[in-house]
Amino acid sequence: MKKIISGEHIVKTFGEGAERRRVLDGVTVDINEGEFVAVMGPSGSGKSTLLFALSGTDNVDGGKVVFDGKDLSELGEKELADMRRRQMGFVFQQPTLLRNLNILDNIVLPSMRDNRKNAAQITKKARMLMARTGIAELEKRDITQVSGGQLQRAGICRALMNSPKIIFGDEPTGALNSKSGQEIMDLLTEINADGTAVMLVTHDAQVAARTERIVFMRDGQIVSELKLPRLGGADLDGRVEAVTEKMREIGI
Ligand SMILES: Nc1ncnc2c1ncn2[C@@H]1O[C@H](COP(=O)(O)OP(=O)(O)OP(=O)(O)O)[C@@H](O)[C@H]1O
Repeated sequence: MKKIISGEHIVKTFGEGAERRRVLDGVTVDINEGEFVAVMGPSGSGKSTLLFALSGTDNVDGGKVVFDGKDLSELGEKELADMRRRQMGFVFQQPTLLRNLNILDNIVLPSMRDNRKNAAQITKKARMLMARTGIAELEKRDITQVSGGQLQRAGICRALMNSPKIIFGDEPTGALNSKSGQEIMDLLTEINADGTAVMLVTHDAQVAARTERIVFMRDGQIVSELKLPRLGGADLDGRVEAVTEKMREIGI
């Protein structure tokens, strides 16, 4: 299996003087191409910080992150920004879409900024993704005129515009009701089945149970891992049970 990300002994500190804290305390973790990984752990254990470190959103204070063979600390600001834009997609709890643009314009905006000449192709791709994610009829709607689940689908379309190698999701279902949350997970599972790696931070055992590897954090360190077979449709309940059992075991 080829690694897409390799994090080696990552250290991240916040604060100064007596307040200084190691939020990531020597984390070593790899993500393979096409893998589906969840990160779980108590609040404040460093899950989001790890996601930001692995995606080059934040720099690290020790150790290194290698993405697609490149040490992120050796890239210039522009190179890093290009790599993030071209190869990574981001889905957050609340998609950061602009209020004065409709759904379609929000989805195409980052790609248009990148490459205005291909406007027709970009719009075609956005429409294809919107059809695939079930929001084709909403393209002219303002972002205040759609549901939370539909908004998250739009966020996923935007994240997929550049056909990234990996989608990073920080609690992508956290703001949704359980039905919409499940639909979003169905979508991410499909995207992963097509070969895109997915790394999710989640508190939800139902979400984590759909992935194939769960990394458990505590106090800035990885304390355990759970591997599951790739989800083949059946026995989600058994998987959720395995995740909750593990959470109990390590006291989350
Ligand atoms: N920019 C920052 N400045 C100072 N402290 C920070 C910063 N970002 C995160 N922290 C601190 O680092 C610790 C880990 O934060 P992080 O958001 O990674 O935790 P988490 O496991 O994702 O938590 P949650 O599940 O609550 O989202 C927390 O104590 C947090 O307050």
